[in-house]
Amino acid sequence: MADKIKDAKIIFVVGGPGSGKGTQCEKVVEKYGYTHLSSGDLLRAEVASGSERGNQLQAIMQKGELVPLDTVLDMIKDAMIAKADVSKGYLIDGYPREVKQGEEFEKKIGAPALLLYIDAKSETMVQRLLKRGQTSGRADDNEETIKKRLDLYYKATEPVIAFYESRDIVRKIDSELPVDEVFKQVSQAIDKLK
Ligand SMILES: Nc1nc2c(ncn2[C@@H]2O[C@H](COP(=O)(O)OP(=O)(O)OP(=O)(O)O)[C@@H](O)[C@H]2O)c(=O)[nH]1
Ligand SMILES: O=c1ccn([C@@H]2O[C@H](COP(=O)(O)OP(=O)(O)O)[C@@H](O)[C@H]2O)c(=O)[nH]1
Ligand SMILES: [Mg+2]
Repeated sequence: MADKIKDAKIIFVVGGPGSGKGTQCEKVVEKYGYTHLSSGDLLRAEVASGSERGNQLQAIMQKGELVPLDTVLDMIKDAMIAKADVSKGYLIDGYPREVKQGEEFEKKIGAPALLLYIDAKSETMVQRLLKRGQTSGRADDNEETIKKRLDLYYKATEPVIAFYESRDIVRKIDSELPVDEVFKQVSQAIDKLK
């Protein structure tokens, strides 16, 4: 099954909570026609379905903790396979969250061609999330959970960037700038892929 997606270009989009991953991915979809898969969105869809598994996920996410690795990986893999015939490439948004997730992804699916590291200061991320929280309806966009998500990001996710830096596929994007300026950097990184 995974054969279908073996040759597709894979881009990991990694950055702290509220760094702007989703915002930039939307723009990449528009310009390049990539398939956007946000691990967080896939999990929220499962929660919204009201399934038993969704209820368990909801509890974990509300605490700002990580759901078990296999659960997320299976969801991403299924979503990739579903799009395999039409996809020009995949943006895997908000994944890997820890080095082990990256290793498992490569074993089961394939290697990324690029890692976009969406970088913003922690104060910036907190401000953006509090603002988004006024309208997002996301159970985790509150002060307490934001703090936990940030802590976990620095502890578990930042090492992912170092892990891939040794392969020279990391492109650091300054996400403090206005959205369109950020997207220029993202475009340059993707254009170099071809
Ligand atoms: N000023 C500014 N605001 C941005 C930028 N990118 C995103 N935002 C805002 O910041 C908030 C978070 O952006 P998202 O794209 O949802 O961030 P994310 O990294 O996907 O966050 P999570 O879904 O929590 O992982 C949104 O309300 C955006 O409007 C940017 O480049 N500049
Ligand atoms: O691979 C993943 C992706 C997301 N999450 C959970 O989903 C939440 C929201 O993730 P998302 O990427 O949407 O937002 P972020 O935390 O980056 O702001 C996280 O806090 C985690 O609880 C997870 O456990 N594993
Ligand atoms: Mg997002």
